[in-house]
Amino acid sequence: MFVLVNLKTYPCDPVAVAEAVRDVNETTDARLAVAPQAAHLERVAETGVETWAQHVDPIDYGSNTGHALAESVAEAGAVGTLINHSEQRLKLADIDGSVQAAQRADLETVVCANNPAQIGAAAALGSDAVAVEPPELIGTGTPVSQADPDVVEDAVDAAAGVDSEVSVLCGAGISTGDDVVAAGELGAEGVLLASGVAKADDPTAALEALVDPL
Ligand SMILES: O=C[C@H](O)COP(=O)(O)O
Repeated sequence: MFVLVNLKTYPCDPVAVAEAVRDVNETTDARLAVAPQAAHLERVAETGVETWAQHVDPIDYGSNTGHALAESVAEAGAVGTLINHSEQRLKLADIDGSVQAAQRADLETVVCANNPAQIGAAAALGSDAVAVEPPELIGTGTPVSQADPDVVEDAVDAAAGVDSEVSVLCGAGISTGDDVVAAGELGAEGVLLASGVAKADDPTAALEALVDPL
């Protein structure tokens, strides 16, 4: 299972969480990575943890003030990027452009989507993976695998119907090892989570509990 920890803009210590992710990654067969804010990418990557960006824009070098250039994200140490997170939504054409920008910079891609219908569209854009996240469950602590398991199974079917090479992650409310196991049983190859680790008093303990049953 791929466990991608998104730090969003939570007021956690990104380096401390990155070190926790790095260390717990050494103890498990699961693949763990962390997605800090853009301003923290370099410091996080220096810990040796697998580092992802939270977003890249559909742009190339040039006149693009305030945008996230895929090449700069990669130079800062990111090896992958989220695209179209529910909190950073893009138009379809811009999702496509961001996927192409990420691929130009050799970044792995996870395109997020709200529901299985959008997952089908996202899977058609050539990303490495897609992540289904019902927005209403984000940050609730109620896992999508429990509250709406059909969403995960339907997303897996939708992605497979378009491109069997695209793996499917699920996210929203995932905070325990049981949640990760349930996601896997529904066909997801990974989970995207945030508050369960970024807001935990002890991120290492939270991560250990997440991967313990895997
Ligand atoms: O990127 C992560 C997702 O939005 C899930 O967030 P959450 O784990 O706080 O529900």
